[in-house]
Amino acid sequence: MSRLRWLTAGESHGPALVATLEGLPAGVPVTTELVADHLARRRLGYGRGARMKFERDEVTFLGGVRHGLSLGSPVAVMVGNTEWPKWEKVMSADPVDPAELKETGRNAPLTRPRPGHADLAGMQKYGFDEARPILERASARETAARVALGAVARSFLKEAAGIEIVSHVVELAAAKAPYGVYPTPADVERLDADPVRCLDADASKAMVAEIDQAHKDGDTLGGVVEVLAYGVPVGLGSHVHWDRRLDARLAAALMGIQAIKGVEVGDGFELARVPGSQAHDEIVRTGDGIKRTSGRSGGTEGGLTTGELLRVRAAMKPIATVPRALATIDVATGEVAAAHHQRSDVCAVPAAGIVAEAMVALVLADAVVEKFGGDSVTETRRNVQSYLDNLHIR
Ligand SMILES: Cc1cc2nc3c(=O)[nH]c(=O)nc-3n(C[C@H](O)[C@H](O)[C@H](O)COP(=O)(O)O)c2cc1C
Ligand SMILES: C=C(O[C@@H]1CC(C(=O)O)=C[C@@H](OP(=O)(O)O)[C@H]1O)C(=O)O
Repeated sequence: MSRLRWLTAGESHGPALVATLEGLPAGVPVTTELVADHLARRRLGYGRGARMKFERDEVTFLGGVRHGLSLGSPVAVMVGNTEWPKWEKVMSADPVDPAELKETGRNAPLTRPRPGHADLAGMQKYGFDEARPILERASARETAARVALGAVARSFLKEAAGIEIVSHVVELAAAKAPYGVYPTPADVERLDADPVRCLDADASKAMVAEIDQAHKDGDTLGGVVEVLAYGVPVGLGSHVHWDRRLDARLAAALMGIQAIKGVEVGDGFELARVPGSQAHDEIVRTGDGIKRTSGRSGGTEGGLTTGELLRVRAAMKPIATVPRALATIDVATGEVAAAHHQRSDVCAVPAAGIVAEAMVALVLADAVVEKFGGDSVTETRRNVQSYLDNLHIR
């Protein structure tokens, strides 16, 4: 059972993030530009903070790719933090003279842990007296590394199986997009051009208004993103064991994104509120073969993909660094205090959608490699085609 493995490393204000992807077949089209384009999509979205404007993501492949194609060897990609020169001393791997550190003006100990972040529990668990060593890695800056790998994974999916992934924002605080409107790959340009990555013009306006109001109030917002995968073949994942279920793997991957607090597959929680006669997707025969009359299951049954549209949702909590700072204690003095706040996003839901696309791409790429194998993407494609051509029930 061949599987993809991936890892990221790097701190928010370190020199760079790095990511590796092992198990990718050879011959997948991959370029620096492809990755940079997806990283640029992650920086979009109304409500993001100052850092998104002045920092650039610098992409360098360190291994696994030659002349625009994957080699079958581990892919290693680096995303440089252009903020690094300002943090070189504060985040230096080697010891730094305390006087030099003081000169940076950036090294005051962060002793007022921010509620909603890993700060306090991380300090307690890892034995630090201040939050910097925790928040640097807990920061969602790390999602840039995942999006870089996601760009590679989605190129593999398209080439091997014709799978394409789209996401959109369906809820932002109280503003909601109409239910049941699913953007297709043809809508991606329009989505990326919308300030909140929502197709419905009225809902988009309402979402922008929510962010403007939160900004005025010194507050922050969350929301819900939906990821759709088109062209997923029947039979990825399996019913035979809990950790092989594709729905479980998708849920874990989405839950692993910073600030995601809930995941739904298909209609998810809504299914618990309706009778069985209105909860499932009936099977019919059409001119094109076997189809479903609805898409409530989100394209998985029993942990297996059904061959229908794959649809998952992720709920993001509001940004935890609230400008009107939340109450905390100063761990140095034990006194009541206001949590640290320098700058922050008001809302990062549109960006979370791009990260969710990357996680879905990695999970699906893993499942495709697992089921179809192949040392080259041509071999994987042949295996996918042969499987589909030979399905005994069609
Ligand atoms: C794309 C993205 C951007 C984020 N930007 C911020 C931010 O600017 N400020 C902040 O406090 N939290 C931000 N977060 C969320 C924090 O990283 C998150 O609240 C923190 O990791 C704790 O959440 P958890 O308990 O779910 O891990 C962002 C999350 C994502 C996915
Ligand atoms: C840098 C990114 O997001 C950051 C995620 C983040 C957090 O606490 O998660 C806090 C902010 O960083 P800083 O504290 O340096 O202003 C965001 O800008 C990024 O997405 O590239």
